[in-house]
Amino acid sequence: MTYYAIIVAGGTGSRMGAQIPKQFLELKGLPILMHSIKAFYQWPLVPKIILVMHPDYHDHWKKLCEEHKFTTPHTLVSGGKTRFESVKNGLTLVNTPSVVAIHDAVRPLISHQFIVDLFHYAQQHGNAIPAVKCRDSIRKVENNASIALNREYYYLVQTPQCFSSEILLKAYEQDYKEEFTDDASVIEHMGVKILLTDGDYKNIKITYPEDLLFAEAIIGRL
Ligand SMILES: Nc1ccn([C@@H]2O[C@H](COP(=O)(O)OP(=O)(O)OP(=O)(O)O)[C@@H](O)[C@H]2O)c(=O)n1
Ligand SMILES: C[C@](O)(CO)[C@H](O)COP(=O)(O)O
Repeated sequence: MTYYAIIVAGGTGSRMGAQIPKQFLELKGLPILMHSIKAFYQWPLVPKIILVMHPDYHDHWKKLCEEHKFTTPHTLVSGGKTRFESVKNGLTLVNTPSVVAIHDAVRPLISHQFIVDLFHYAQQHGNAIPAVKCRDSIRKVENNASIALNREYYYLVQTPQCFSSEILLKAYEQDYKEEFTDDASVIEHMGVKILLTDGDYKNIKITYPEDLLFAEAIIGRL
């Protein structure tokens, strides 16, 4: 079986508010993005890595690779205006049959074993979507009022999300919709049942400056 990892790094990091997109910020001496790629490119399951990035940053990335002697094999593809478009661009390099993981470049705190388990689950069942149970109380706010919801029903969804290539390639032929906030929502729109698997609370997405502080604390203990 062929395995692919599409690492999406085409965003601008507007909520982080840094000088450069957050995927290039350093975490424990390495750009965040390199941690994510390194977690994928390991034995026993070595996927082909497709890195999606805005063309304006390709030269910057190449320089960073030289600076950090980063030699992990990967193919660079241009990012799009939305995450959906970036994933779609990455999918142009995917041959079928295969199993494809799609991962946010800015979730660097994953282990290779976590990735392997997701690939194997998707290979057997068609998709594998990691999610963690909501730990806080949760309220819905509407018309200036809030009501308590039963948190037993709510999960927070992570990446990498893994799929058999046939389903994924077909799903990404659909027109973009705003509610496509992840890849699971894209295949679900086609009527495919989403299979949730165990996520990892440490697998945070670096979105705001404080997330970088949490990541530094966690990576120091991994
Ligand atoms: N056009 C886009 C937008 C997002 N992403 C990627 O999708 C992942 C999750 O997106 P998010 O955390 O929202 O990143 P940004 O879009 O960069 O952040 P912001 O919304 O704050 O601008 C990131 O790895 C980001 O680089 C992408 O590849 N192409
Ligand atoms: C794909 C994702 O990380 C799953 O939790 C998330 O939906 C990305 O969201 P964002 O709006 O791009 O921050």
